[in-house]
Amino acid sequence: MEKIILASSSPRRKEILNRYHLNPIIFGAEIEEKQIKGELPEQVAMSLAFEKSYWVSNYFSNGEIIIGADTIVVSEDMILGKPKDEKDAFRILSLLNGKEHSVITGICIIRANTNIKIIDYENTTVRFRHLSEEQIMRYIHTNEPMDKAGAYGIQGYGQILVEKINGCYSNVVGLPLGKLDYLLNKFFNVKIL
Ligand SMILES: Cc1cn([C@H]2C[C@H](O)[C@@H](COP(=O)(O)OP(=O)(O)OP(=O)(O)O)O2)c(=O)[nH]c1=O
Repeated sequence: MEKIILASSSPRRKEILNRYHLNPIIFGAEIEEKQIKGELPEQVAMSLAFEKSYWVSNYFSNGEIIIGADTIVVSEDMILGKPKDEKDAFRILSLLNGKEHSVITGICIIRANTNIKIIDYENTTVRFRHLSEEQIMRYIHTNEPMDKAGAYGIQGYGQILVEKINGCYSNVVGLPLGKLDYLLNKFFNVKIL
């Protein structure tokens, strides 16, 4: 059986993969999440996913399969990452309020010690309800926004903020399972299910 390494410290990504039989080894990448000016949001997500996988691939040398991912939220051409503090969470959630935004997750799969790598992304559209300032503040006080792109978690209390979603749900939570299964199957002969 192939050895799978999940290049991520995200408990969500681990949880998503752990439902299946892959039994990944968890190995968080220590990279600085920088953006290059002029890069499209899809490129930002894919570059960061590549950096995470590549960083971790240096610790393996036996053909292991390394999976890295990066999730960003894009509203009106603005890339919204994780909030710096509660004030920033309020700013981000106010920008998303009553509107549609994109959640883009870049994924990168590398086979250690080879030149084989695949980089791709998935895009899901999410529409927020019209929320009052008080509702936004009450949500922030759940503490859920702080470690999440776009300052919300659709899988948690944050589901109450969402009016509509179009596309892959697991992509919003940080790992587009359908796309990952397709890529693992096609290029690495690995099946998630
Ligand atoms: C929009 C949204 C994001 N998120 C999370 C997924 C990602 O974990 C996080 C975005 O940050 P990332 O930088 O993609 O990932 P991470 O820092 O959590 O983990 P690592 O870099 O080690 O892989 O936001 C949710 O959990 N739910 C949501 O609804």
